[in-house]
Amino acid sequence: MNVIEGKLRLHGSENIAIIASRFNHIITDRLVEGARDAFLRHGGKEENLDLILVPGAFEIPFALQKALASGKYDGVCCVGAVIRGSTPHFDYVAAEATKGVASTTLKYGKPVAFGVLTTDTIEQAIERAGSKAGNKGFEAMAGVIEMLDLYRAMEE
Ligand SMILES: Nc1c(NC[C@H](O)[C@H](O)[C@H](O)CO)[nH]c(=O)[nH]c1=O
Ligand SMILES: CC(=O)[C@@H](O)COP(=O)(O)O
Repeated sequence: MNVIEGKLRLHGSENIAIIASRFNHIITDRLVEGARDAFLRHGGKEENLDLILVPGAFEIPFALQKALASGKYDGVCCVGAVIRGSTPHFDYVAAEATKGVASTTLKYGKPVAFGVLTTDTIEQAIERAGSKAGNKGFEAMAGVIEMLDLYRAMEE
């Protein structure tokens, strides 16, 4: 059996964007730092990494659409933090961010990661932004890197 899979490695010339929402920026700043760290640790170059900021997670798919349509990026890492409040707003924001990122990704066929936290509490978000449950921004960027390598392997 031939197993085709990507490895966690960059060639160094890849252009990657992080799209981050500013809402709950105390959390999303940490996710951006994690994503940047993953990019640099795996061989990416600082000058090839762009940070695109949007107001909230709802706007992430719109910026993603623009970024991919520009043809400038080999992959995109989306990060955000949607934290449940006391109304149903959470469900709408989280659902639109998820659906929008998934459908836009399918349209362009480039590696995109969904590092958007959807948590019930701020504590759960803190745990996933560089404390006891790791850093989901780092993990999301690792996903972009692996998928980039997988696509290369599938094209060989
Ligand atoms: N409550 C959260 C939001 N809400 C804002 C929306 O994302 C959006 O910016 C607004 O409705 C204007 O279109 N965004 C988050 O990222 N996280 C939240 O917890
Ligand atoms: C996820 C949200 O949109 C949330 O912050 C909104 O809070 P609320 O439902 O209390 O207005």
